[in-house]
Amino acid sequence: MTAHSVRDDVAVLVPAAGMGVRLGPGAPKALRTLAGEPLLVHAVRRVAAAPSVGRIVVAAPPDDVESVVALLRPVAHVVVVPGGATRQTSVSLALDAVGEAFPIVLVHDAARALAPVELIERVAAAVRDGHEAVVPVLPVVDTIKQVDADGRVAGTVDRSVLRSVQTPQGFSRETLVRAHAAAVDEHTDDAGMCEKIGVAVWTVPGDERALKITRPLDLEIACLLLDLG
Ligand SMILES: Nc1ccn([C@@H]2O[C@H](COP(=O)(O)OP(=O)(O)OP(=O)(O)O)[C@@H](O)[C@H]2O)c(=O)n1
Ligand SMILES: C[C@](O)(CO)[C@H](O)COP(=O)(O)O
Repeated sequence: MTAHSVRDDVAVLVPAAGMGVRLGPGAPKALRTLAGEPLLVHAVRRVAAAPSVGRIVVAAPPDDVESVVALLRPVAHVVVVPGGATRQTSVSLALDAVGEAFPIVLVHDAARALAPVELIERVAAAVRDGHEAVVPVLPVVDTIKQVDADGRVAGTVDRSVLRSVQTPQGFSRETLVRAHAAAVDEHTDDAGMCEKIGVAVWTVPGDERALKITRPLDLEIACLLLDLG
């Protein structure tokens, strides 16, 4: 068994192979720029600055592996693998490249390019404390309605029990490997795959800066957040 200090017991997987359809036409989303730098560079720079992180694996758009390697060379030491057709496949392919040396694995969207170091460390610490699966969450601020197929409101959901879930999500490596091996359906996040195999998922406070850049307005908001420092 390998001994780890708190500085290097965490591997972070960064799925970055999505096309960014909701952002509109252009390059794959992780390669689109925010304040002159690709989203992926912003994301990896922050991950690499987290003291716990000893390995980073990026799942790149398959046609862009070489350019992603070149792009990230000055940013951090990173392993780059070709991603897959879905986020779940991209995460699985990145997970295959981690090996057994890291007991904690975080999965972090390139699209959450401004997730701060404190958030990465908070999630890692909760896994280190013994939680097998950890998600950062924020309260839901809007009233949520259930709506039927013809647009009629069917009810109002009790939002006090709801949370928005962010990344990075953290796992014991063994749990994440088991969840991916067992998956038969597509899941929108890795914690969902853990829930499916009966693993308890713990929550920690999320961070507004970890917003997922999904639609054009999100890029504008991210730009303002960068300006605020
Ligand atoms: N086949 C895929 C699809 C998504 N992702 C990654 O998963 C993260 C979260 O996905 P999302 O924000 O939904 O990105 P896209 O799939 O690119 O967005 P869209 O659905 O608008 O195309 C992103 O960092 C994205 O690059 C991935 O690695 N491989
Ligand atoms: C993993 C995730 O970021 C958690 O909020 C999210 O589910 C990914 O979203 P997608 O649009 O389904 O890829």
